[in-house]
Amino acid sequence: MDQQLYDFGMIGLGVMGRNFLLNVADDGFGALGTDINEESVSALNEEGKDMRVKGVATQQEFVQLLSKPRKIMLLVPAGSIVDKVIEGLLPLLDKDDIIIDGGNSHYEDTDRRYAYLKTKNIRFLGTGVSGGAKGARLGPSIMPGGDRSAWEDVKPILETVAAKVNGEPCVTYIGESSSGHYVKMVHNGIEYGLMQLIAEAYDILKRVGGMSNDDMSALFSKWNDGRLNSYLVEISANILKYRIEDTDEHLLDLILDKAKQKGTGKWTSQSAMDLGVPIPTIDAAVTMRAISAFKEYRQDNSKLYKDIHPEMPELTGPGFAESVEKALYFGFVTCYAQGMQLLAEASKEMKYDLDLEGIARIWRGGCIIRAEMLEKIRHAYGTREGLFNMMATEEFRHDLFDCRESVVELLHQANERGVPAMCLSTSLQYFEVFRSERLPLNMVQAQRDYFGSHTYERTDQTGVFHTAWDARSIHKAGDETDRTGPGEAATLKPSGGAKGQ
Ligand SMILES: NC(=O)C1=CN([C@@H]2O[C@H](COP(=O)(O)OP(=O)(O)OC[C@H]3O[C@@H](n4cnc5c(N)ncnc54)[C@H](OP(=O)(O)O)[C@@H]3O)[C@@H](O)[C@H]2O)C=CC1
Ligand SMILES: O=C(CO)[C@H](O)[C@H](O)COP(=O)(O)O
Repeated sequence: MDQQLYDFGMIGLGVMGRNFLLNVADDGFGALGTDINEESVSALNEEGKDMRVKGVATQQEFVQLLSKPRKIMLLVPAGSIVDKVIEGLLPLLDKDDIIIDGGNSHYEDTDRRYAYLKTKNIRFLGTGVSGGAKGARLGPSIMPGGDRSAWEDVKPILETVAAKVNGEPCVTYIGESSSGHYVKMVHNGIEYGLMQLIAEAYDILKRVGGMSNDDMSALFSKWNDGRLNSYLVEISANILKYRIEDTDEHLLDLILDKAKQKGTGKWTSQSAMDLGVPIPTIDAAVTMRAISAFKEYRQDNSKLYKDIHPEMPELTGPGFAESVEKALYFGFVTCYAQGMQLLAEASKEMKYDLDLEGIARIWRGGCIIRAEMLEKIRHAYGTREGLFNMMATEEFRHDLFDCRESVVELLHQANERGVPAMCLSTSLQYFEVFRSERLPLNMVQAQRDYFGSHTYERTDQTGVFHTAWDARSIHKAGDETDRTGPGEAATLKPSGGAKGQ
């Protein structure tokens, strides 16, 4: 093999890169890797000694050993390292070679790199890869965006290595420029939401229901056989029953409750805010990671307020567990609904022209948010052009209706006992506000007009209005006269002085 050229190259042989490359080699492609870390190169050579895989120490050797057009994936830490690796490669590459950034790069960086590499005649694919170490090794979900001709060239390899669901590969061309990384970012935003919802279900089962880890594990496994079937529920069942070797102690109980984050969830919230798309369950999950960091403050406050809640009986029995299942399902649906709506809006704003049905399809396998309900999501988007939000579709309407009562009751019980459930509460509120014909935002509009002449619209008349709200209360000392007169006299079509809404 050393005399032959290799089909696919990987820079970055850490958790993801090494496993992805071994996966490529498993499928019979010649796979070549390099890394700044010599140990990672040696580890690849050791692990892949019986396969068509090789690790080399320098980028020069790496580039020389790849067949043209070269197909080079980067799985290095996101940020400036990606730029550094690209700059190092550029003098060694030929026209039309392909760079695939498979890391969690920010989509704006990807836009910049895509445009820059075009000027260098290098084809670029900003590509989301999901599935963790195991997914990378056995079949991830892959979200490539950018140069379409590059996609056509790498398609045979990516389709082969990707996860399969009913024979369909979990990879598709996502669209132009940064679309692949945008979709991966939203995938991770949904991931944050689902993880936090599961964490809250666990906390409710434990602290409201008094359940043991082993019983919860069995319950999660049971749920995983039903409509909650998903990778995250499955691994949570395994986590709950995991014991420290040679002891009866659950590792989970010893893990510090401060969650770290690398940024993709926060970026999802930031982008959603910019686009004006509400994704409060995802926002709440990001917020919960931030709150979790304030451990000492939480500890102090827990002592200060320890007497707020009276001792309450534990809730037990099949009805309780069933309620938690319903609540979790409700939360999952609202979380996916938010992510999908964000993608729909981003598709219009950023001109990505996303195929939402296709995205739901490639998320059904390989990735961290894979779940049975993605089949229904796929159907919802596949059968309705321009779907605004999937919550009102036949696929989900009856389930949400059926689960809502359980969420309300469960949150009531959790609140009574001081067990916080930020994401679940937010999911309920998201559902409630979107089924409210009337919201109290008339008051907000009135306040804005009151203090800033921002104007408002009315339900009984067309046009834009401004009112001199407090003109009647402007009195000189001793003067009791109402200065603007009654009623309509105070309401005016805005003139030049009123600001836009
Ligand atoms: N881990 C996961 O579950 C997932 C990660 N991702 C994303 O994939 C990317 C890689 O993640 P992951 O594999 O976990 O990270 P790791 O840190 O495990 O691996 C990155 C590798 O790149 C090497 N590296 C760093 N700088 C260079 C360089 N200049 N040239 C060559 N190699 C370099 C690192 O070496 P050294 O160790 O010496 O620094 C390391 O071996 C990230 O963007 C991450 O966000 C995406 C999906 C899932
Ligand atoms: O992309 C991933 C999974 O899809 C990575 O595991 C990512 O690191 C998860 O994000 P965070 O570290 O912020 O929890």
